[in-house]
Amino acid sequence: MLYRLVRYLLADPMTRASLRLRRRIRRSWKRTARLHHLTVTDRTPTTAGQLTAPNGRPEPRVIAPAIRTRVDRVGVTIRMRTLPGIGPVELGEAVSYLAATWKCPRVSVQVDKPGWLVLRAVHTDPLTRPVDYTPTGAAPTGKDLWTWPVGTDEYAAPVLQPLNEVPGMTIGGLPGYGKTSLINSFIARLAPSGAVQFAVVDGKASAAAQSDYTDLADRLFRFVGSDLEEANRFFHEMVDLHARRTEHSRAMLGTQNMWQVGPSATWPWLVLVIDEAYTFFREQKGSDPQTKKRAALAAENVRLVEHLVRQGRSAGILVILATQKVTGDALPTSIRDVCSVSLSFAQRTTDAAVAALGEDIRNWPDASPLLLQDPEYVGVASMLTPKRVGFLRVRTPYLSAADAGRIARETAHLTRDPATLLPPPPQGTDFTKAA
Ligand SMILES: Nc1ncnc2c1ncn2[C@@H]1O[C@H](COP(=O)(O)OP(=O)(O)OP(=O)(O)O)[C@@H](O)[C@H]1O
Repeated sequence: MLYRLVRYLLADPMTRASLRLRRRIRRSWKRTARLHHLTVTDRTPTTAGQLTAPNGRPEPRVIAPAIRTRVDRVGVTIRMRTLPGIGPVELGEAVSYLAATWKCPRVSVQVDKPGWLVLRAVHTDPLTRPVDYTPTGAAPTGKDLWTWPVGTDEYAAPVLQPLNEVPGMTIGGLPGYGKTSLINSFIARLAPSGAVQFAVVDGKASAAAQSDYTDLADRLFRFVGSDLEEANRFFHEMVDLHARRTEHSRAMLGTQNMWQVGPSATWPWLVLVIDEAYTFFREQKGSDPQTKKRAALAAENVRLVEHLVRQGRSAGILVILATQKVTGDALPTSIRDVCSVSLSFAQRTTDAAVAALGEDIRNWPDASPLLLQDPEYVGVASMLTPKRVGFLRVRTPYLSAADAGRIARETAHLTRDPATLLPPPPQGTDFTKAA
């Protein structure tokens, strides 16, 4: 008792709230479990029961799952033994009632090792609390380089997304909900590593100075604005670069797949960001020569970018496509469907949510981006993660323009055009015809 009292008095207000929540959970667990049908009835009499029962027939025993609890600043983690007929499905159905009983905004359930489940009860909603990101300027190395800390989930646990072997990623969401900020912080985290080079094609701005990426401009080996022809030339260059990398990879890396050896300063991971992607792919309607020319460029852009997403992974190319709507009219499905990581900030319609995250989002209404249409959820995205069943919502950290600028200035000397790191091509070669 004394230990608990001292611990409570020494704790900060957040941890105290967690300690109170734990007390509520533990004190009422047996009753709560019974009320929510999380108990089993054992009718087999024990020897002791037979000896002590007045007529030798003891009452059936009602058993609640054994629990162990651990407290942190945001809530309580409960490890629970499964019982016959009481597993993740039964707990999943009960979580909203448990949250109401324990008076906390959210309770989740996950499968731990066989025979154990983990419940997480939080007393504050971590999604509604903005988180700032201050890059340290230290270069991530090894696995850290390609393991992206996207943010924290609805239970304040870190969300890590491995990006090695990922060819493409889509980021959708209504304007002003955080797509560009997320990409900026993604670049700022990796910028101190010479093993990554970045290019941005921004459909919203005609020049870097007017773009949302202006603070990071010094760390981009190329910035291309909204001009369709200029973007088309750049996509040609990237397809050409991909072909040259494929040609030289065995000689330079000893393998056809860069991810077997990892990126390096001489063979950097190429991150190609295409923001407001629909600008470059949109179908153009009209029969005048100017429109026809634009239509041909847009169709070719689709073909070139699709080639990069389909084939660029082993050469070390990641394409990030950001657009407000990820529906087929804005982002061709031939490109969208080969992107293996998808995030969506707020969306206004179910069709847009399904286009951004796939049909399965209909089965997870709690995680739907439709529910993120609230200023409190600026910077919160829904995503599918490899380690969890279903979708989760992630609070992404916010990077200030000043920090982005500082990192870009400090790391500008690492910027290299990746084409210059390969042996020069023979005169007159045009690889893009093959694409
Ligand atoms: N993670 C975040 N946490 C808190 N606030 C954020 C976050 N991300 C963005 N914001 C706020 O939202 C504003 C708009 O963000 P951002 O420009 O990234 O949106 P967007 O989705 O790219 O919009 P658009 O489609 O118009 O480019 C930012 O200026 C910032 O004030």
